[in-house]
Amino acid sequence: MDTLALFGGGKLGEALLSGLRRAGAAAEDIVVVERSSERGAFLTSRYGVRVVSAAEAVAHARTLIVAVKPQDVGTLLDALAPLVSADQLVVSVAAGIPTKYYEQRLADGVAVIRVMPNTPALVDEAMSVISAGAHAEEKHLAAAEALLSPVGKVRRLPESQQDAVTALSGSGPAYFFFLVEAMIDAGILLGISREVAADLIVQSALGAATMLRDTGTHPVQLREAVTSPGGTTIAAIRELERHGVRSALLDAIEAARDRSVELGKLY
Ligand SMILES: NC(=O)C1=CN([C@@H]2O[C@H](COP(=O)(O)OP(=O)(O)OC[C@H]3O[C@@H](n4cnc5c(N)ncnc54)[C@H](O)[C@@H]3O)[C@@H](O)[C@H]2O)C=CC1
Ligand SMILES: O=C(O)[C@@H]1CCC=N1
Repeated sequence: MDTLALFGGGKLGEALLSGLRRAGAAAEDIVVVERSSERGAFLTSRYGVRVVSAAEAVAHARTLIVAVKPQDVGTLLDALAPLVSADQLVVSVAAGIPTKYYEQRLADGVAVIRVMPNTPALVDEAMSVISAGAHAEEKHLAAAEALLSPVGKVRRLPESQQDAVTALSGSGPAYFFFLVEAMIDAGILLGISREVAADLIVQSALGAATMLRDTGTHPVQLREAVTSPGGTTIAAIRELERHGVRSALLDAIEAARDRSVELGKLY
């Protein structure tokens, strides 16, 4: 494997790094550039990877993964711009930042792929969507797919859809965690211990997700199969509708999309 450089070893960077190592990438083939020395030391101790300077990383790696916060991409690019050449591939996971932002700052012809992965990469169940920038060719998309497929599913979509993707699957795990957290609280309200409530809800979430994926059945049909006439589920569904949960989700995901657009314009 060609050497790969990871810029930013935070939550998402670590999720990708852990997946690459599980998939068999050698520690010597990955270098990490991390602003926090404490964080860098942790990544070295857990994954065996070397933490190096940006200059050393660019000198050795063919693929550069940018996993710093959108707010930090500009400063990082100031450092990288004089170092990166057109035979290198830049893979950005930064929410909202368009490929053209990179293209305008890097040497002419550098291929950039924008990716929106998610943290289930930690358990090889990520959803990653990749989009090609102006100079990215089929071989670059294939390289990004090879990089991401060991940690989950990968789809190609036009970059114009990446802000919506960010709101749906990039942030998506957080909505499910929020829902599970609230359902566990409901268990507490009903007098069930936190440990038992968590077990019941997490297994139900896993079962529901597996049914959605493996049966290919529409969620409405799956919900109807749980909803017995005059039974318990419809009593709950009435409350969810009364409290506007569906429309709250529409508003929430639209707000996330808008924030992704905004992040792309701020920096
Ligand atoms: N957390 C998530 O679920 C997802 C995050 N993303 C994107 O991934 C990126 C990282 O997000 P998180 O991991 O959540 O943030 P984070 O704050 O946990 O990690 C960012 C890391 O980058 C380091 N850093 C900052 N500037 C640096 C520089 N110039 N050189 C080297 N390291 C530097 C920080 O020390 C930190 O460890 C963001 O752009 C975010 O939009 C994308 C998909 C999902
Ligand atoms: O909250 C965020 O901005 C990042 C991008 C998608 C998920 N987490």
